[in-house]
Amino acid sequence: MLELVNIKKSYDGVTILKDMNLSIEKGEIVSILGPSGCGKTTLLNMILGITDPDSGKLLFNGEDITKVPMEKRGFNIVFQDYALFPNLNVYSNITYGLRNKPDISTRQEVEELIDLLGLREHLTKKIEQLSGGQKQRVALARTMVMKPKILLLDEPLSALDGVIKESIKDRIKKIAREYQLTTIIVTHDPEEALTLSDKVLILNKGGIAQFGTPDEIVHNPQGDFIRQFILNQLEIKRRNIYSLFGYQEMAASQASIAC
Ligand SMILES: Nc1ncnc2c1ncn2[C@@H]1O[C@H](COP(=O)(O)OP(=O)(O)OP(=O)(O)O)[C@@H](O)[C@H]1O
Repeated sequence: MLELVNIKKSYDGVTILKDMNLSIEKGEIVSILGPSGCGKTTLLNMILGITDPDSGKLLFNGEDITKVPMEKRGFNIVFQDYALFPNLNVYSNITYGLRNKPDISTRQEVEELIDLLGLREHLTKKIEQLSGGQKQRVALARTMVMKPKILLLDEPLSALDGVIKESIKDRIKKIAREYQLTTIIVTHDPEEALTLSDKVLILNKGGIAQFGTPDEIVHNPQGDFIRQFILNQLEIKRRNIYSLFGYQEMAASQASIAC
């Protein structure tokens, strides 16, 4: 379990996170959602260990890791731009981290991940020959072979189109379930957060606006910010889709139920 206890962070006298308390269970997928500049990346970086809180504690399985440096925490991040090595092929990218730590994953475990992420047919390709979705899967595999204790994903789906997005979402869910891997995802997209995660953390004005399951957020939104920021965006999407397919009445009636 990962726990944040009274975490505070300011930059240049401006409070970014004012007093954050949060518990994330092992194996949970948690998305962090909120308006631009609300502190999502700051929080992710704090968990990763590259940003220090001003005060408060981070506990992992009961152990205080607040002062433990990033490389000793054993968490790992997949960045938005994938950060793959262009001069290496897919297989070498996936196994890169094992060069210095070959005992972390067995050959069989690497092979299983390659199949789970549907990368077998691409193993000898150069990175430049891959689509965005394929690069994302290579980045996930490369991180997963190192067996992170927590997987952090920074906007993992933002550069992908609809169909590929759904397939990567499924694979992220499969990995989290199969490996009981706690997965924390930063996103801007309420639909993505609510359809991908076990729980969604919504930040606003330095604090937690709501932390709950997608069902709780949709059916029991805590306050106007959640209604305006999250549900309204989804409602507009739903209305547009109903209108597009000619269900004008449904669009109008569903809209009035939700608002
Ligand atoms: N190293 C830093 N020094 C000073 N201010 C910073 C630093 N890092 C972040 N900030 C500020 O902290 C606030 C939160 O930034 P953060 O990147 O965490 O937000 P975010 O929610 O991830 O935003 P976005 O959705 O736009 O990526 C912003 O106002 C940002 O300008």
